[in-house]
Amino acid sequence: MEKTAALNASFTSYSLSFNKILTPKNSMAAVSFLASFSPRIHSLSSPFPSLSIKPKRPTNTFQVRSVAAPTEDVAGFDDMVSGKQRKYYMLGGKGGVGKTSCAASLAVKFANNGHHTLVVSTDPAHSLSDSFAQDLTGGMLVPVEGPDFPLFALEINPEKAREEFRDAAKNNGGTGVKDFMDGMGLGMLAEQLGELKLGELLDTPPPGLDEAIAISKVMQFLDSPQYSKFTRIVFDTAPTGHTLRLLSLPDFLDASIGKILKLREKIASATSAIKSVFGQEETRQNAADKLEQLRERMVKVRDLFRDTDSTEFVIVTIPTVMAVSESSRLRASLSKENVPVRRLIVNQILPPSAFDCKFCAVKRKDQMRALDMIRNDPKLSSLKLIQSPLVDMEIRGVPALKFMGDFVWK
Ligand SMILES: Nc1ncnc2c1ncn2[C@@H]1O[C@H](COP(=O)(O)OP(=O)(O)OP(=O)(O)O)[C@@H](O)[C@H]1O
Repeated sequence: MEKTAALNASFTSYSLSFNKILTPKNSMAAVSFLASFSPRIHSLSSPFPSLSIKPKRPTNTFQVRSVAAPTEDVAGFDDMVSGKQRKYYMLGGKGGVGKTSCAASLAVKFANNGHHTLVVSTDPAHSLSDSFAQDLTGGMLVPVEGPDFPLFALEINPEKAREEFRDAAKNNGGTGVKDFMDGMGLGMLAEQLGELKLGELLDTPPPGLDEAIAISKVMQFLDSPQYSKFTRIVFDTAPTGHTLRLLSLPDFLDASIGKILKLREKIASATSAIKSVFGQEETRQNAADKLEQLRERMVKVRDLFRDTDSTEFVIVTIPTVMAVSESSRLRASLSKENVPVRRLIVNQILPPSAFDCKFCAVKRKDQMRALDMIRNDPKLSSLKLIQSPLVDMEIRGVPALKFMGDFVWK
């Protein structure tokens, strides 16, 4: 606790303000920052001194083209925080770009602005615990220490959630029918019937199913009275590919269920011997019901992702050509699926520096190119651009997240 208080005190003594968006000569667009930090932050050690954030006095080699005033409400946080109705924010993007840090910092900021906030992760690697520097594991609500207002975290292990689901399906007739048919020498049909088993579907889940089951579990929780107090729910979602597959899952499950029902009809009319096997009708029906239930929950998750009144997907990226290209594809897919997207965070932008070393100069040029791409990409340029600098410390623990939240969520 003492350590947290000390960290809090030192972080609140920092001030950060962005200056203008800068443009190098002859470049279509470029973004840079002007950060004014107290000398205390400057003295934080960095393995790359030129990456350290310089104290006030801005110096840069770029021509200034004023795009954003320092006091501008860049992220539109006032809009995000207003209203007491429940809102969901899903943060997603390529692996390692800073999704968890951005999600956790948003959750801290919502909580400090008076919202009962829940931050959820469905990542088995437990990034939230690392980000908050607290043990938040266990699949239950855990209070986060530090913010002014109640902030809770929930880490769901998607594999474990699938296991639970699979066991339930098994108890409802998973392998029972197959064993029974094997015993009757109906191996061939047993194989076909194998396709009716939800348990087996879950043994080899399609990509995205784990994440979907985890999110649907969260949705179940959210319907319970214990969770009714939460007015802001922030999701730290899985990397891009999984998010996209998750959105197409209800269609996949529709197809699976269709296949199951068709097969059942086929077998039902096959032989009278099979009819006796259908003495197991009830258990098979339970397995199909379970699958149908799963499909319904997936549809609920899909609907939540599409609800423009309550939900927003925030894309997080970094200024590299690869990450921007992936973000553009993500934005296109989300649009196709009618998922509301309004904001794009470009994280880890090099802060301005009076003297760039060779490495930093090259890096900066690369970043400028990537930022140009964003401005020239019709899918991305229409989004609110939130610029977040690369800082010379690890964003870890509530004070650091508060610090990050104050410059990202303005
Ligand atoms: N602006 C920043 N400046 C400096 N370090 C940062 C910044 N943003 C994130 N980091 C650091 O980068 C690392 C990865 O961040 P984070 O875990 O938030 O990414 P992620 O996209 O959630 O990763 P994953 O996809 O693996 O879950 C962390 O060590 C974090 O502290």
